[in-house]
Amino acid sequence: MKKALVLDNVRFAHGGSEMHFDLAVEAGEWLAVIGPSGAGKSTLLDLVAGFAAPSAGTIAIDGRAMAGVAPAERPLSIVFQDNNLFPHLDVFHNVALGIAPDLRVAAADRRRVEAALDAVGLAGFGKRRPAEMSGGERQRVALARVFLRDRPLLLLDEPFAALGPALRREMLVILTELRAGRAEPPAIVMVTHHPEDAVGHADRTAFLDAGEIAAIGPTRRLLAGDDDPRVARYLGTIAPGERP
Ligand SMILES: Nc1ncnc2c1ncn2[C@@H]1O[C@H](COP(=O)(O)OP(=O)(O)OP(=O)(O)O)[C@@H](O)[C@H]1O
Repeated sequence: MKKALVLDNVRFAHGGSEMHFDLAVEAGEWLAVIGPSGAGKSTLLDLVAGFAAPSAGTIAIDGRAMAGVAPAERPLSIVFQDNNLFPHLDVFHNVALGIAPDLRVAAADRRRVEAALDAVGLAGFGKRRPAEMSGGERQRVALARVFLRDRPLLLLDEPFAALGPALRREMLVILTELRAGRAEPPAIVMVTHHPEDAVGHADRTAFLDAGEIAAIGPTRRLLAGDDDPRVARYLGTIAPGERP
């Protein structure tokens, strides 16, 4: 089976920080990425999305090498913490952009957009502008759009960070339901500052530290912190300076 994402010996330097990533994500797998501020989580996503180019190594998505492939041409979708929507377009057209970039929406596509809005609990919201919606509702619109696009890889960069715990859980459930409705669910790489978001959702979790993947494994095992004292320190189960 094709891997959704492979980073092979990828290197990148940001000012004084050297990054080095080796990673393989299976088709349909959900990977959470955690780690301290400045560890390189967003840089990892930038490299995969094509916003930054590695100085060495290769990145492949869905079996295709990505060197020289522009961000818009990569077979992936991204949801950020905010600014996912075009403020001048209504909700219907923000979602329709996922399948009709020129906003010419054929009747069959119209039904698909409406079904996607329904799937995220926003039936009837099509005529609203993003400014007339809550933060959680706006992120649901962003999810509806990426699921219409049907790409093999979905990058989530702290998409629910601005939401409270109950809303974050609700969004994770919506994401899980959207995946379950697809014959071939996309692989997900989800950067989060909330390790608890990974539990029950992410198959594996990667812990980034100082520009590399310091530990990776099944989510519950990784978050138990027993395998690596750096994970336990990050989670606060070992105090700084205390011996593991
Ligand atoms: N545009 C840039 N130019 C120079 N250095 C940068 C740039 N962006 C990030 N860095 C540096 O690269 C390192 C990794 O940053 P990155 O944003 O990837 O970390 P992060 O793990 O996503 O952090 P956070 O959790 O705070 O978002 C940091 O040391 C940061 O200062």
